[in-house]
Amino acid sequence: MRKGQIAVIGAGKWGQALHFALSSKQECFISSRTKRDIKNFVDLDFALSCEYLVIAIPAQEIRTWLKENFVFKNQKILVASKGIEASSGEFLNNIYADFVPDENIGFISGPSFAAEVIKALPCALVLNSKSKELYDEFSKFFPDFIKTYYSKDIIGAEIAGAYKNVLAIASGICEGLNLGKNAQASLIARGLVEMQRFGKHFGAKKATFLGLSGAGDLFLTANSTMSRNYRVGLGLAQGKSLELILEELKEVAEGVKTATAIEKLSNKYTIYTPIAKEVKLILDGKNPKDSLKDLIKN
Ligand SMILES: NC(=O)C1=CN([C@@H]2O[C@H](COP(=O)(O)OP(=O)(O)OC[C@H]3O[C@@H](n4cnc5c(N)ncnc54)[C@H](OP(=O)(O)O)[C@@H]3O)[C@@H](O)[C@H]2O)C=CC1
Ligand SMILES: O=C(CO)COP(=O)(O)O
Repeated sequence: MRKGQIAVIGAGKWGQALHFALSSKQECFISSRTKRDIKNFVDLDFALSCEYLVIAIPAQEIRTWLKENFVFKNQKILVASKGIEASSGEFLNNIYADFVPDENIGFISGPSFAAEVIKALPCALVLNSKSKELYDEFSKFFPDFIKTYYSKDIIGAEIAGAYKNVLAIASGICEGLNLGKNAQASLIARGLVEMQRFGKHFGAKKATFLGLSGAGDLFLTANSTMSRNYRVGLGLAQGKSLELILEELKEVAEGVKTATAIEKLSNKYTIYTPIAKEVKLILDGKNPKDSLKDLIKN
């Protein structure tokens, strides 16, 4: 074990931004599936032997990645992904629970476009963990331009971070159809209520949805073309196929798969999730204008 050392795993947009941020106060390593010419890039074995790990790979890949690569050696982990596994409807904290004990894991949430973090622009993040000690240890690594908050509401943060991606797709559709700012604000506000209702079913706290992890990240993502999920919505409204949109995007848009997970879970537990359901139908080919009519009618 490399005591006191920290590594980011996954050198996509968010992994690289976190690596930049976490290199501000100490040496930080980074590893990824594809080798890159980045300072302190190390192989996976080296990264996995660090005491502190920040894992930034897409939600849908995590179960397989853990099974194939991860051996628990008392590492402390921060999960940076935002999504729900589509194949099972399983939350990431449950998937990780098979590999890492509660006191060794935390989840990052809050409004944080990688493109701004990598320019050292200020932001505030929540580190969600059952363990305050884990929060204290990780928060020391964060640079002065990032303010960190502590929360124990892991499920709330996880649902908020995943759900807002689906709502960002809806908001992009709204913009793409030129429905106006009234419609967009209504959609975002009802979306916030919807994700809170969904979260409540799984024991999430209302306050989480009103703070950085919920409203904060939703307002950011559902209002900006910097969001990949928002751009997926724009593309759908322009009549592009999902395949073409994702091909052009070249990065992950977690809302696409998370829409399937939310549909699965809301059907299973009879939770009223009208916006997420319409997003899922549009992703499957429904005309967005028909979705609008159905949302207003029902
Ligand atoms: N970008 C952002 O602003 C933010 C993103 N997030 C979340 O962080 C997560 C990652 O996003 P982001 O970095 O932007 O996405 P990117 O699409 O930029 O990068 C994803 C990276 O994940 C790695 N990866 C993909 N599949 C696998 C796999 N099967 N095994 C191992 N590694 C894999 C790839 O590494 P390689 O290239 O080496 O193959 C890839 O670079 C997502 O859940 C996203 O929602 C959260 C907050 C902000
Ligand atoms: O989660 C994010 C910012 O907080 C990034 O959103 P996108 O994945 O839609 O770009």
